[in-house]
Amino acid sequence: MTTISIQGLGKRFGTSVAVRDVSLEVPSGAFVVLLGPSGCGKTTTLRMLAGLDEPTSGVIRFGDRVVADGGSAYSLPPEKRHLGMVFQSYALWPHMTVRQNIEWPLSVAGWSRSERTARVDEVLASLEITQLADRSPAQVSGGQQQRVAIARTIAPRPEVVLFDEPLSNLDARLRVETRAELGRVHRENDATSVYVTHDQVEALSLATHIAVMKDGLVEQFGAPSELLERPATAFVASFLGSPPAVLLSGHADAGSFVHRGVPIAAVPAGTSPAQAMYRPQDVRLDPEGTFAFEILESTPAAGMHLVTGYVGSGQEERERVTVVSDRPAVPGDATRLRLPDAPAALFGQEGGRL
Ligand SMILES: Nc1ncnc2c1ncn2[C@@H]1O[C@H](COP(=O)(O)OP(=O)(O)OP(=O)(O)O)[C@@H](O)[C@H]1O
Repeated sequence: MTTISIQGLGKRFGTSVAVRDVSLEVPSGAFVVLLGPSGCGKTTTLRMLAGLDEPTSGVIRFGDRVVADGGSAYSLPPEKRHLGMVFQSYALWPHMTVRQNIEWPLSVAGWSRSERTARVDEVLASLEITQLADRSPAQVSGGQQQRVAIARTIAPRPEVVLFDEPLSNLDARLRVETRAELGRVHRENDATSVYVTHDQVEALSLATHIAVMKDGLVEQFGAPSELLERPATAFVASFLGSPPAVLLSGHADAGSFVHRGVPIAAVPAGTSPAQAMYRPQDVRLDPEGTFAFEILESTPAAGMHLVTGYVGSGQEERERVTVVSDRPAVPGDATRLRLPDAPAALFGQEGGRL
């Protein structure tokens, strides 16, 4: 176990900036998920942690050991970082059995035969693949191959484990199963873990901490519940949660925040909000409500209905939002939205919470 400290990390490829300025302090034993849309710099950040890419600026430390420093163009090679990686593709050795695949990194690290056997038995049992030990990778399923890859990664007890979308090649059922396994394996092994995904369900179910990234920057870093309850930016509010928060745009006028000509919130002194946030369960479908709402889709979920539609009507610029309703709605129908008295948050012109 070790802490990971990332300070002012940046990476340019020629003139294009993949990672702009990332700083994170990861506690020992944490499971950090880097979450964000395609192209936001997640994989590049992970590759710099792994030592597969060299930063152009900033410093990475594992514990008090500097493993990369963009300023002096220093980058410790991956094999000297005491880390393990799990990729999308399993990359098992086809000519070795499952047991031999898992044992291989232990042999390379100079473990004795008896230590190797004991540890391989332990991780086989931990990942519930003991019965596959003598098969070749070609004789086990995709989900099982990924378990073997995870077993092989954790066998040498790395201080840091890095995951790059490890579940994305699995079908829906296996994803859920393997996700649960990963959570359990992390709790048993306690390696400080960094996991890249754009799937918020994976992030919310596995993470002790989530870093939401956008355009090479971290928008917010914290516990999943903190991000859900108190998003720091409009982007985090729009990206996390199922459904995500309802965001309505508007402007300040005479002390009120005005949406479609209607004052809907008091504006804090000296601020200039651009968006108001409401929790999807606090916004009601109500024919007597304030704003026109055209229903696009109604999906049952856990005894409730997620109703998506456009706020606004006719020639107005419309905003798409999803609310939680206790009744289903009919796509194509027009109704109205009733907002609670006050929004859960207001965000400024740059997207920051006010
Ligand atoms: N080797 C490279 N050469 C040039 N540009 C690159 C290289 N690797 C990444 N980039 C660019 O850097 C940006 C960040 O890429 P990165 O792969 O880190 O994003 P990501 O968040 O992991 O995206 P995805 O979820 O699609 O994998 C993208 O615009 C990408 O095109």
